[in-house]
Amino acid sequence: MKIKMLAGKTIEINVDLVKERAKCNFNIREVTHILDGGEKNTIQRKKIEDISLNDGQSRDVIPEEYLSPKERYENAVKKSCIYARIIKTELMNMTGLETLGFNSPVFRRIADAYFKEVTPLLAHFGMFVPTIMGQCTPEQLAHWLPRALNFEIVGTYVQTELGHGTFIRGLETTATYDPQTEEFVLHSPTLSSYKWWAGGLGKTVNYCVVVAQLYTKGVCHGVHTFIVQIRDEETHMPLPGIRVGDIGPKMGYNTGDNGFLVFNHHRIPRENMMMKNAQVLKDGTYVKVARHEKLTYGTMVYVRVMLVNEMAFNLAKAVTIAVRYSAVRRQSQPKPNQPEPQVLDYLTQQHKLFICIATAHALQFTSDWLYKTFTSVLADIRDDKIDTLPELHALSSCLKAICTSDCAAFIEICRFACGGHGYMASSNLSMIYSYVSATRTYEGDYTVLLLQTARFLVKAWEQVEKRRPVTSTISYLSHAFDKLKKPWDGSNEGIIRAFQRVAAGKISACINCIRYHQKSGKDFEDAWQLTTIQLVAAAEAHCRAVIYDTYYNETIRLTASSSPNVKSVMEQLCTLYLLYWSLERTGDLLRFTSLSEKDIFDLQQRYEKMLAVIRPNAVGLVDAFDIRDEILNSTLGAYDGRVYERLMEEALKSPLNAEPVNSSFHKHLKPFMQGKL
Ligand SMILES: CCCCC/C=C\C/C=C\C/C=C\C/C=C\C/C=C\CCCCC(=O)SCCNC(=O)CCNC(=O)[C@H](O)C(C)(C)COP(=O)(O)OP(=O)(O)OC[C@H]1O[C@@H](n2cnc3c(N)ncnc32)[C@H](O)[C@@H]1OP(=O)(O)O
Ligand SMILES: Cc1cc2nc3c(=O)[nH]c(=O)nc-3n(C[C@H](O)[C@H](O)[C@H](O)COP(=O)(O)OP(=O)(O)OC[C@H]3O[C@@H](n4cnc5c(N)ncnc54)[C@H](O)[C@@H]3O)c2cc1C
Repeated sequence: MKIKMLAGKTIEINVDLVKERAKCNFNIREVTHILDGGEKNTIQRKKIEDISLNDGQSRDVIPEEYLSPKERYENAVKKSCIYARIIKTELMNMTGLETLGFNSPVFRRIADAYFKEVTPLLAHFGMFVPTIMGQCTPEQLAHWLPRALNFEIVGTYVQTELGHGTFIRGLETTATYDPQTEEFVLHSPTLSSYKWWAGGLGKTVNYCVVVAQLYTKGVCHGVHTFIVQIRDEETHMPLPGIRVGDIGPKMGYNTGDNGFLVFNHHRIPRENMMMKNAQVLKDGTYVKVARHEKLTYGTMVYVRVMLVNEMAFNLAKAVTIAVRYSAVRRQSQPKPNQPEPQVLDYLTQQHKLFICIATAHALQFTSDWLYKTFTSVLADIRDDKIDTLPELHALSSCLKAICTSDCAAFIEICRFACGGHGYMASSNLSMIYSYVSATRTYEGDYTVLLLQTARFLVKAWEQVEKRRPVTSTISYLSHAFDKLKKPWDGSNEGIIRAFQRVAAGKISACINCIRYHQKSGKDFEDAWQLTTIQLVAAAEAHCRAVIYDTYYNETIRLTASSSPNVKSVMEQLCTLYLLYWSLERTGDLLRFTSLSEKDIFDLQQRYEKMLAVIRPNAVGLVDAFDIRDEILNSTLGAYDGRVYERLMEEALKSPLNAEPVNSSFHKHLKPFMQGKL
């Protein structure tokens, strides 16, 4: 152990980690600034982290694993109020800082110091407020937004029902306009129409955005959004006509009180229909305002965009834990009479972990780029231009699907990399995994969203066939008709072009398949269904090509004025990422490009050399994510590397250790062992 001063405190640091940090050849702070989107953001983030975490209010006295479900929820509500107060106060102090807002990555990060699972207010922050911002008229906004931002009301987003989640048009809850009273009557006509899943609905919120089928003058106009009060603002009792409760234990999100909601002819004022995109006049006349009917789905697009950033952060946490632990952990004896090596020195361990670091960078840069695209499309929509929306929908759908799926898979690999101790709850890897694993399903299931992107790609292909211009992310399709396979080029640019050919080749194969089925007499819908396995694969290939291109270009752009070693290490990670996926997808490359067996051999050699090049900087790279111990919440991943001490300290907190003999011994085990039971 070595003693080191950190933030004014003297701490003991594991000697292997001290050596690792001494080996690091680049400026860690510089990389942190790049990942944060600039030094100004890092300074601001650290300031808010200090304010919100230094007083220890985020800490639990008893680890929440030992609390009952009810106590865990109550503890989460208590901490949510402290957390929300910090956001309110800091937001007021932050005017002018355009990069930080209500849903800023900074507030997101500190939330993890407060909640091992989630805050019951997650959907208030992530969905209720964004829906108010996106779906209200200016008058409605003036009424609802200040109340929601001040937490005078707390809300959630209630869309999914027992019977339907994916197929929104199939939702059954009705909102029928009554012109006599100028009210909407909300009703749940069947068991399958019961609302199910909304976060915070079970016990926490008093308002919600409800998605329901709008009926007026006897005509159904499809799903619309309504602001519905469900609990009394004083007593918190459910209002008449409302049945509401918690849906019970889940694989994760257990402090999130996901709920059910049943309406029995519950009335709300006409003004509570969110009327930015469509209106119902007092006499019941339906007026469509928006030019694109899917603008009602705006909150989902927003959350899908945010989830990409969410994935980058969660993977950064998991790999920080796994790399630090792998530097501390020593195991086996590959050579006789030699000391046991750090497990990080095993090539296979590097193969598990360095791709996770690279992926966290790839997702961070892709997420920043996607967010910019999102804000630019929002600006277009404000100017009544809706032609950029389909591309944003296609991009956010496939990126949400692939990033959540990759991130869950890589977090599980981080757990594998930590052996048995990775399975301890105190490693925090199981909590991170159960949180991330749900993201592949919610906000649009993986397969469903990739099929949305595939629809866009098939249409784009038809445009390209007609030699019509297409948007930037699919401009590579224009080269799909070049007949000759170009010689394999293993440079970064060459690999990206090769994967664009893979995507184009897969889309082309889908088109051929759909047309083949149509020629055999199938209608388009059936031909589409028969092609869906290939369509999902084509959308995945397109998405990966977008990520490769974005990661590569953003790395060059963001390191243009960096110090040489920072530039090198960031480029090495990007190259590693491209080599890793080339080797993972050799089948695709053999099918659609001129890659040969010899090229695969070369790729493998280059990949393994790159692992060795990155090895000395591994701990520095995860330190550069700059995730405080309070946020990591891990016995294995803390900055000081006191892994075994922390494991033991945490074990001693088990209530089972409070007494030398548990009463069940005398009550059950002893009589059983003595044959008396
Ligand atoms: C942990 C502490 C946090 C602390 C908080 C601090 C800060 C917060 C920070 C960040 C928060 C933000 C996010 C991060 C995390 C969490 C968020 C919070 C909670 C999330 C919990 C989960 C919530 C939910 O799950 S809500 C429910 C979501 N449900 C879905 O997503 C349903 C999926 N289904 C669909 O989207 C659609 O039904 C569909 C499958 C796309 C099909 O729709 P349909 O109407 O049938 O359309 P059709 O197929 O006919 O297509 C017609 C046409 O429309 C196009 N289309 C479809 N959708 C869209 C769209 N959204 N936009 C534009 N266009 C769209 C479609 O492509 C077709 O086009 P075309 O005809 O082919 O041209
Ligand atoms: C932790 C968590 C939190 C949630 N929070 C909220 C919330 O706050 N508010 C809210 O409204 N909802 C919420 N949800 C619900 C969530 O949005 C839905 O569960 C999700 O959209 C998936 O829909 P589903 O459950 O209907 O799945 P289904 O659509 O029933 O999916 C089942 C299977 O069928 C497949 N499938 C479905 N349709 C097709 C198709 N057209 N083609 C091919 N395959 C298909 C899917 O790929 C999947 O494998 C939450 C869910 C979870 C798990």
